[in-house]
Amino acid sequence: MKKTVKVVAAVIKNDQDEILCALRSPEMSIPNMWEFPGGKVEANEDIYTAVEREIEEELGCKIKSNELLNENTHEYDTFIINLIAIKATIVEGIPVPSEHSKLLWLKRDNLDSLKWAPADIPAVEEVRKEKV
Ligand SMILES: Nc1nc2c([nH]c(=O)n2[C@H]2C[C@H](O)[C@@H](COP(=O)(O)OP(=O)(O)OP(=O)(O)O)O2)c(=O)[nH]1
Repeated sequence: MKKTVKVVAAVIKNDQDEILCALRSPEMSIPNMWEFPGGKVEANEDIYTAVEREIEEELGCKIKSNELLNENTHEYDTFIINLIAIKATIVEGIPVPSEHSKLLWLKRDNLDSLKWAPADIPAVEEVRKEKV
């Protein structure tokens, strides 16, 4: 039976109304695909704490997680992901990639120009539909 992993991802918006996109490196699982940065939720951790922790670990900045944007379950070849996308803003520091190959701030209308991890497609659609 495939394992189900619970993953939180931050949809971070800046003052120019751009969204932070992160390119998974060739060494990561689901390589060379774009995602909203984040990671696995630990046992007994709430999703908002998890996403703030993951961003600090991966990008070295502090975010404030706001409301839930989208939740999607997607079946990959080797596991099932429960991807929880949470809206956030940066409250301290600048995001610097440590594991990702690249970070990119994109206008929401340009989001579909990237090759997204398949599990992220519903969240990307949700962001594109949003006006504010
Ligand atoms: N972070 C993140 N992972 C995603 C997204 N979409 C998607 O399919 N994934 C997949 C890729 C990975 O297989 C898994 C998350 O694992 P990860 O490697 O980023 O998380 P982690 O840092 O907690 O994992 P680990 O290396 O400590 O095991 O979910 C997304 O938007 N953000």
